[in-house]
Amino acid sequence: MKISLINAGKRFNRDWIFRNIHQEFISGLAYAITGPNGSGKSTLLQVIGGAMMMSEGEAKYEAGSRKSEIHIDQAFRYISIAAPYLELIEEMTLLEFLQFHGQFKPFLSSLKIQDIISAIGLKSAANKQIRFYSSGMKQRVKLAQAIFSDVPCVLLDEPCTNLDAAGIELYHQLIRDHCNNRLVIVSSNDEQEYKFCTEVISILDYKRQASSN
Ligand SMILES: Nc1ncnc2c1ncn2[C@@H]1O[C@H](COP(=O)(O)OP(=O)(O)OP(=O)(O)O)[C@@H](O)[C@H]1O
Repeated sequence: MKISLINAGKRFNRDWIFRNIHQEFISGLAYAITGPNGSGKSTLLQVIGGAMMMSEGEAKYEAGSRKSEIHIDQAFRYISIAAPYLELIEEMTLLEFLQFHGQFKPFLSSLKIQDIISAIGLKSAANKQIRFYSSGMKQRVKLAQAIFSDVPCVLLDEPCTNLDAAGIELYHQLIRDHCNNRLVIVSSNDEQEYKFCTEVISILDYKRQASSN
C-alpha cells in the first residue's frame, strides 16, 4: 500500500494546523508523527486515514500488487485505526464485539477470534461486557481491533494510552509479530510508542509554514 500526501493542509476556522505536507507512506515501513500536545498529530492521522477532509491538497491511495489507485471513499477498507477518541461498543462482551467487528472488517485469515483474545491476554474476560473493563483492558481491545484487521495499513494514535508495562510490552510484541510487511503510522509524543519507527515526521516542521503563510 502507498499513501501519498500532496501539498496537504488542514485548518480549523482561520487556524492552519499544518500546511504544505508532501509525504509518501509506503508498506513495509513504520512512520511516527510527533509533536507536542495540540500540535495536530491526531488531525494529520485522520486526514491520512481519509476520515477527515483536508482543507487544501490531496491524498492518493494505491494498493495491491498492481498498486491500483483507490478512491478516497473506499480507503477505509484498506486502513484500520486505533485512537483514544474512537469508542468501543461497550454493551457487548469482547467475544461479541470481535465477532461483530469481523463481519465488517475481517481479521487476519490465520487467526480465529479466540486466538486474538488469547493474544491480548483477555481470555478470562472474554464474556464480560466491555463497559466493565479497565481502561488498560479497553486499550488492548482497541489495539487488537486495529492490528488484527486484515488491512495493509494500520494507524495508531497514542497506542500505549492507559497501558501498564506488560501492556506496552504486548503492544511491541503485536507490532513485531503482525506489522512487518504493512504500512504502520503512529501518532505520538512518547518515544516508547514509536521507537520501532524508522521514519519520523515532526508536525512542527509543517506548522512553521502554516503560520508564515
Ligand atoms: N474539530 C475541531 N474543530 C476545531 N479545532 C480542532 C478540531 N479538532 C482539533 N482541533 C484543534 O486542532 C489542534 C490540533 O489538535 P490535535 O488533536 O490534532 O492535536 P494532537 O497533536 O493530536 O494533540 P495531543 O498530543 O494533545 O493528542 C488543536 O488546537 C485542537 O484544538
